[in-house]
Amino acid sequence: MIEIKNIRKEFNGRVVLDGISGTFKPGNCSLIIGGSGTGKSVLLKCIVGLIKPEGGNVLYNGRDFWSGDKDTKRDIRREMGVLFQGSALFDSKTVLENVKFPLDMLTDQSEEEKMDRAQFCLQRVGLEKAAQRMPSEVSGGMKKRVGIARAIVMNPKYLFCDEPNSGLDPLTSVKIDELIQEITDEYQITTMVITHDMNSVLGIGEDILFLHQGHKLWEGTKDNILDTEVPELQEFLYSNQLVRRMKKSQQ
Ligand SMILES: Nc1ncnc2c1ncn2[C@@H]1O[C@H](COP(=O)(O)OP(=O)(O)OP(=O)(O)O)[C@@H](O)[C@H]1O
Repeated sequence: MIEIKNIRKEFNGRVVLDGISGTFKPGNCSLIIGGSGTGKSVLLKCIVGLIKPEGGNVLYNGRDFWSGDKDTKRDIRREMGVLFQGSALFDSKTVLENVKFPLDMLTDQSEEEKMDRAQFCLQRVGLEKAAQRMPSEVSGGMKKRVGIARAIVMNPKYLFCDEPNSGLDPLTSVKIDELIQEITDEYQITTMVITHDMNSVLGIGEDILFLHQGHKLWEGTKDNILDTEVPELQEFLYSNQLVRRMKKSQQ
């Protein structure tokens, strides 16, 4: 479980996160949604330990990341998997080598063990046949799958996905969402996903946190989001034609 309490971040005196709190549970896919520039990426960076907030706590199963010592931070980092925006694969490494990379860097496993684990993860995302291809030789959706395989290769307790659907067609997006949800459930990972994809919101939004100008304005699930009375969230949702139509057909 991840708990964030009162996260506050400012840049040069400008507050970009103002007292954000929330609880994220194992086996759940929690979405952070909101318009551009509302603080989603900064919040994620504060949670994964890339940006230090000015105030607040980030607790991983009760361990406070920011006030923890070097060993605590290292231990927590080892339990994280991250799917970066744009997948962030190494162009000069094969798909398999990309997936194996965290094991090469962070473990002293034998080559055979690392290969077995990397191949297992590639198989889990349905890419075993692409193991020897280069990233430039696979599609955008496949790159995301490689990114997911790499993110889970260390068997993480916590999985962070920054806009996993960006640049994908709607069908591939849904498949990526389903894969993230399946893996979350199968390994009981605490997963957080940043998105502004409405299909994801309505498809996998078991827990949704809506940010607006650095504030958390709403929290709920895909089942009650369309009933929101928060004007900023309504505006965000109903800028999407499909959602407008869904709401109309409900009435
Ligand atoms: N390193 C930084 N220095 C100064 N300001 C920053 C920095 N990083 C982010 N910001 C500012 O913080 C605010 C929130 O940015 P953030 O990247 O979290 O938005 P976002 O919600 O993820 O947007 P998008 O959906 O467009 O990616 C923005 O106004 C941004 O300009």
